[in-house]
Amino acid sequence: MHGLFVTGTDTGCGKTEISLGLMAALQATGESVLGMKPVASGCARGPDGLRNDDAVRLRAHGSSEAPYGLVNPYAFEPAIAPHIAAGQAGVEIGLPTIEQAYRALAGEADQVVVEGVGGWRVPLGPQLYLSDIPKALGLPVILVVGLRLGCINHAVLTIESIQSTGGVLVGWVANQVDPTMLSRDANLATLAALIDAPCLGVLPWLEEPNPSELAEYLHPELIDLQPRHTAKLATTQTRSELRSETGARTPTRRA
Ligand SMILES: Nc1ncnc2c1ncn2[C@@H]1O[C@H](COP(=O)(O)OP(=O)(O)OP(=O)(O)O)[C@@H](O)[C@H]1O
Ligand SMILES: C[C@H](N)[C@H](N)CCCCCC(=O)O
Ligand SMILES: [Mg+2]
Repeated sequence: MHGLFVTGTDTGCGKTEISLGLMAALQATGESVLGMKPVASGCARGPDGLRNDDAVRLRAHGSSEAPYGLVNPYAFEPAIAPHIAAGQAGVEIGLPTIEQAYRALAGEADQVVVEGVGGWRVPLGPQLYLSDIPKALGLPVILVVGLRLGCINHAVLTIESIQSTGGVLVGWVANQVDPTMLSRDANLATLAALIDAPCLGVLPWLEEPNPSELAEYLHPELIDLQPRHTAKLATTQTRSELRSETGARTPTRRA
């Protein structure tokens, strides 16, 4: 395994925090790790050009200092959907540039943790989606589920889309972005029953999340790259286990 692609159920679900946590967890095993944010919207203009907070943090926590332009080859100022920001800037986002930057980073570290932008099917241009990046880079996918009301639907839709677009889901992380979420454990049980990939960690709401604390909750060693974990949603059998665990009822099929 030379890298991971971190996607999420939505923007703001915790992809950056979990990416930083995974980087720290991998570094703790002795591996050298670099972070990457291929496309970022929401950047500040400084003396060296546009800088995105996620990319700056991923770069700062890398095992060595990578050039900013490799960590974040596409940076756009407004915090809006990236294909709109690219259109406004007159830029066409292209996979070759991203692949070149990724290969350069991969040559400098054992692992590259690549954070997406928004969710799995964010458009990047007229013919390009975020979901094309992990495929082009040959990277397995980690799904961050931002624990809040509505996340079950978002997780199932995202996994169905990962499957149908040829992505390889090798693990998921539950991240409590809503500290007041009710029935958190029942939600977790539902997610665990529906997602046929290992849960790499359950992150509580943390007052001030930092990479080394996040790493304590994460278990990248559970990632299973065997083909049997290919982002399948739960089978009928696991769905019935789910019903018995949570008391949930599924609608009876009408003839
Ligand atoms: N477990 C947590 N405990 C407390 N705060 C969290 C936790 N996870 C994420 N946050 C906070 O929630 C906000 C969104 O998280 P984050 O920036 O990682 O999301 P994201 O998915 O990377 O968003 P984007 O789509 O903008 O890249 C941040 O302020 C972050 O610090
Ligand atoms: C600016 C924000 N923090 C993200 N970087 C961009 C999220 C794009 C979401 C696009 C969409 O799905 O509508
Ligand atoms: Mg982020």
